[in-house]
Amino acid sequence: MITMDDIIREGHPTLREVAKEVSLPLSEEDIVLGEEMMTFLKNSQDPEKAEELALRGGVGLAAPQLNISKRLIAVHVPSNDLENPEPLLSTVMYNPKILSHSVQDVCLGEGEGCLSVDREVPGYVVRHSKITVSYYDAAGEKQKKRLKDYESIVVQHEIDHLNGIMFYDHINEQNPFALKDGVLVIE
Ligand SMILES: OCN(O)CCCc1ccccc1
Ligand code: NI
Repeated sequence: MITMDDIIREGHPTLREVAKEVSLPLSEEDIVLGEEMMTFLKNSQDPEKAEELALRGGVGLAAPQLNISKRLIAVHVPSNDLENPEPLLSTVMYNPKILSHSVQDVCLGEGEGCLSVDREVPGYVVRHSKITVSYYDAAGEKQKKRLKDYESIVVQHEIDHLNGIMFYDHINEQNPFALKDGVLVIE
């Protein structure tokens, strides 16, 4: 079972590598890895489990964060509506690829964090508002999803990890809260 001890932290060279594509058909090893990454996310969002296992809450995880330089990510974005507890997005993505994106950019008003970064790094992380992403699912089926806002931000954060990019690489060093015209701030 994955715990925080398995997550490498900034400074580890693997976080700056470009990860390798996963070979298809998916190996049992890669399928199990995806399942374990999803279980970690669900545990990290469960108050009891998170406390018991000392997990930081996470909505996404990329294999390089486990020192596994492969192009696979897991995302589990919980619902923000008590009426409808279905998660907004919950999937493992193998070889995800952003096919297209909006001209419109967004950022989270509260900035971003990362399970591989044990410090606050304030500032706006400007990303595409909408993306169309293709990927292979755990059944080896090719999928295509159009994502917007928070889900889009999370998937972009994870795909960045596959390319050796950390969220703070996007923050304006001179003025971390500088915003170009038209960038939407999501609170
Ligand atoms: O790479 C996963 N991760 O470090 C956990 C946090 C993910 C995340 C946090 C804020 C905005 C988008 C994504
Ligand atoms: Ni991260």
